[in-house]
Amino acid sequence: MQQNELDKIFDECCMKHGICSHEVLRDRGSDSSSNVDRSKMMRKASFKLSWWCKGENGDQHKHDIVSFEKGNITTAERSSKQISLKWESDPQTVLILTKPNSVSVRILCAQMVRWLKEKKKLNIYVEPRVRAELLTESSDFNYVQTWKDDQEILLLHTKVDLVITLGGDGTVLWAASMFKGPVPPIVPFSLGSLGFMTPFHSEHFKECLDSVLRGPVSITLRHRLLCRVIRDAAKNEYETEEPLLVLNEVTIDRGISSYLTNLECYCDNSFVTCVQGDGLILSTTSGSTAYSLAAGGSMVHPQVPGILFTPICPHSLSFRPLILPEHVTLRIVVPFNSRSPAWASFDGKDRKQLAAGDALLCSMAPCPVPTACQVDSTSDFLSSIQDGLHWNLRKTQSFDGPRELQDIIQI
Ligand SMILES: NC(=O)c1ccc[n+]([C@@H]2O[C@H](COP(=O)([O-])OP(=O)(O)OC[C@H]3O[C@@H](n4cnc5c(N)ncnc54)[C@H](O)[C@@H]3O)[C@@H](O)[C@H]2O)c1
Ligand SMILES: Nc1ncnc2c1ncn2[C@@H]1O[C@H](COP(=O)(O)OP(=O)(O)OP(=O)(O)O)[C@@H](O)[C@H]1O
Repeated sequence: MQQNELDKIFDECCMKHGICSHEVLRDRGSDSSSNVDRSKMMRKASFKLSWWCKGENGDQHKHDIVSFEKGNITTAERSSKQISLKWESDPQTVLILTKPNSVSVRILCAQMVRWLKEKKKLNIYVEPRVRAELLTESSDFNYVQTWKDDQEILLLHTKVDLVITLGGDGTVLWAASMFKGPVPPIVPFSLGSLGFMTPFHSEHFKECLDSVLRGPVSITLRHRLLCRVIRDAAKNEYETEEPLLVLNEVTIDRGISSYLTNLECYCDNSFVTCVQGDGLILSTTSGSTAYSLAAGGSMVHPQVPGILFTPICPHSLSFRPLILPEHVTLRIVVPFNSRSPAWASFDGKDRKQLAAGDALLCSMAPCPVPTACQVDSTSDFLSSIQDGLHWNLRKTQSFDGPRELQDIIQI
């Protein structure tokens, strides 16, 4: 396709309704690990996201704005709507990410790769470890592509139309962490013990993938938090380390110290509180069913845009968890008079020490993680808390006593 044709598609589509993805790249790089003809143009599939709700024309994207027309304040109806992804061109390239050290995942991965290549004619990327495992099984897997270094990982989002995860929630977190910017749609298959973010069953992978590749598919847009550590915050506000993105939460805790944490918390420029206890969890709504839940935070539908502020074992009787709006920036400071440093960890990994004077800034990240739904965002969320946590499971009360006279007359 010529560049001017592509520009035309972009102008006609992307600038109008919905959120579109149109990207084309010419990749002439030589890759010794693949026998695919790399001189041919690799074209990223385009898709369109729109809001829909039952009984409505789903093609229209309604902007999430508050209207102040003629002195009346109204809000666009958006909370009842589900996001739907429609492919505008066929997906061509999938990335399969797998939990390590699992025989069942390894077997399933080989079956899936074969099926996607032979029946769906797709280009397939896997991690270098997985490619090596597949080649040990059979040299037929030579067509499977991979990358050599971190620089190539940074470009994956320009090549991959769809990411498939085989594992538990940890594998979805792993997949999200590979994309520092835009994230392709993720289809998470459940091969773990809990699986809050993994609604697809691996036994039916062919039917599931058939349906996702055909589209339309319901999507949960999972918000992420952007976290920046500022060293010696009072001295140099702008000298920050590489920012980190989290899909579940950032935790600031006392680490191995036996002292209480002493964390000064600010929301934009307002002082919130001082956390004296084991620590603090700043969680996304997707993470609300993970560590934050264990620390007494509320469970929140993943599509609700907000930041959960959940203390861990606060040494106070009145410290209840909060949920703050999406637009705020939180600033957690270890004061100079703190008895010990604090430790920040990001989705349970990448532990960093925060010395007295250091701060952590946290705000909503611009690029969410789109995960495909089995049914829709709400049904999947409710199924996960019911099946995963047995939420509010209780034997139903029975009644076998004498009825009131009125009930008997009505019958
Ligand atoms: N006390 C706790 O509950 C506790 C303590 C530490 C870490 N964690 C959680 O573990 C996460 C890291 O997960 P991992 O798989 O890499 O480590 P892991 O292998 O230690 O598993 C942690 C457990 O948390 C579950 N989990 C992860 N994300 C979830 C989510 N969004 N909703 C519901 N459950 C979820 C996983 O299914 C798994 O059962 C952290 O982000 C943190 O939320 C929880
Ligand atoms: N592709 C990967 N490469 C390296 N580590 C990974 C990868 N995928 C997952 N992990 C790590 O492996 C661990 C286990 O993964 P995961 O949570 O998906 O499986 P699980 O523990 O069996 O599931 P569950 O937690 O639901 O029982 C996690 O700590 C995760 O970060």
